[in-house]
Amino acid sequence: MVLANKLSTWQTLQQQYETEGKSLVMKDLFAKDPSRFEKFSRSFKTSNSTILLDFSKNIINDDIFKNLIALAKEAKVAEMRDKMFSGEHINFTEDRAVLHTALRNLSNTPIYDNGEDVMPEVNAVLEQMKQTSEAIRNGTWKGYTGKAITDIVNIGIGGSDLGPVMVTEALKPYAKEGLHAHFVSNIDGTHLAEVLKIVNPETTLFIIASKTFTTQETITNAVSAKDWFLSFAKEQSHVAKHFVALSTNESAVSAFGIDTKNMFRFWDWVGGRYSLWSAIGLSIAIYIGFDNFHQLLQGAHEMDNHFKTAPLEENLPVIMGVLGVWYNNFFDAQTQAILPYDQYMHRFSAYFQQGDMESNGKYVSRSGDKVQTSTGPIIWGEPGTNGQHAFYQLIHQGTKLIPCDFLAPVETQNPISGGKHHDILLSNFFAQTEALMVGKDEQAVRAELKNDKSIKSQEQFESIVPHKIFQGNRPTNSLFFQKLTPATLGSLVALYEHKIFTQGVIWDINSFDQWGVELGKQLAKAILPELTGAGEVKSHDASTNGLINYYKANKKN
Ligand SMILES: O=P(O)(O)OC[C@H]1O[C@@](O)(CO)[C@@H](O)[C@@H]1O
Repeated sequence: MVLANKLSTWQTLQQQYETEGKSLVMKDLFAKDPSRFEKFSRSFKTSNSTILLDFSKNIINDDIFKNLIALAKEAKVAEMRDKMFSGEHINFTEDRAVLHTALRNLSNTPIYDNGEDVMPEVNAVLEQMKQTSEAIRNGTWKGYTGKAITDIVNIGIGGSDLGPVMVTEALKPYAKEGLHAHFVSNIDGTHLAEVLKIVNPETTLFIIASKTFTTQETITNAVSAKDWFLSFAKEQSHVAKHFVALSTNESAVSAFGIDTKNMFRFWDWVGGRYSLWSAIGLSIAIYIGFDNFHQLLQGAHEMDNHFKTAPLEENLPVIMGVLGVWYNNFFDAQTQAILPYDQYMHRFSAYFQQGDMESNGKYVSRSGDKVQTSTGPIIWGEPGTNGQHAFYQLIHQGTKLIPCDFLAPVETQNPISGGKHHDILLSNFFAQTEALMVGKDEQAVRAELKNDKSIKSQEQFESIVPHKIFQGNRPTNSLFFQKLTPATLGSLVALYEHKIFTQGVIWDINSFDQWGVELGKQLAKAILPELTGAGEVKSHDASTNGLINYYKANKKN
């Protein structure tokens, strides 16, 4: 355990940034080295597809790239990786292993936690998920009036929601006709109310997804959903046909009133934000079918094997991880944009807001000391081309450096109008990274403006020129995959998981606990009873008291 800035390679990189890194101009590097694309691209070949990572549009040269890889080596990324895969309790503040990779360990090699091979239980739950998803999809699972299930409602939040939402949206082309998936996460009654307006209690399965089965939003939503259901079904015995639970907490599930035979277990070594591969993925398996869910696992498993075995300089998660560190820590970039040029991936960035920021949004190192470097970036993004009409102005001409990941499929799932739409989409995918790298200099702007008839005077001409210059030299990665299939999505998600892991090791932080989410919950629990209690609240600071009392004075219901 060494603080990142104490690593000798870190100090080498700091010097390299000062002496050359911050002055590198990518378009000049391309001009000097015609093989730059080949040199700084890697292909990840799976059993049925390829993912191309083009990282040539980054502010690096051979020497900087070599030192970035050396940084991962000195930080012992490989050693910590091997500890993770082998079940060591690297999540030391919770004394837990980190074994989401075991959930997709299709090779079935034994993986031990506390001396016990976890694979038999993992496989048993997968079999239970297979049986249940097939029974729902083929209509043999009947509701209390004997009808098949037409709607599933996943009630969960954070990692018990974001993964199922992202994957069911991304893999919508693989969904079964006539089977609808809904997701309720927010405690805001609107979220549940809007779903209950459109589902039929006779044909709806509620999936209560909660690792702890204590999360206030989820349990409150689940109780309200059960009350709603029983207002139609009347008998408690019907609950078993319409409610299942995904959790590690058997006693809480049973206390809620769900039969434990309708419980799909997972374990404390599955982090919430890494749990879509577990029982939490039941809504995915029902929606796209278990075979496609298995393909998702397969894709992730192949990326795991790549991460485990590829030399660091060939290792896609390591490459993306160290590039992110280069900008986050040496260029002082505060955010990382994830821009999928695929509408089906519209929740991909949101998913990794939790995945990345809940993992690496830490300021205390593994040794307990405060870190002396910046850690996790702010993750954000929207699909292309929509983002181009929303925030690309800042990315192109703002004062902040925004490293961007661009992702796109070679093949669309919807080749409408003879593929014209996809060509236009991809022309933008290619153009944006080119524009961000090359920019547009004053000479080009002047040449262009010469032909602009709307300019009436030389003064007007001169006043516009500076505003139309693009500095360029803004770094991007391009991830180009054949088609957004379950396996490819699985590989992409695992790629980002391991990128996050790589960065957490370099920053010497524990990426797998999340103590930072607890204080807000604690204070909310203390405030809740004050909202209905009589009289003015005086137990907080003036602002919090003021807001609470304003609410109490003005609330209508
Ligand atoms: O699955 P559960 O236990 O209901 O937790 C939901 C989410 O709440 C957290 O904020 C932890 O409290 C996330 O880490 C987690 O994914």
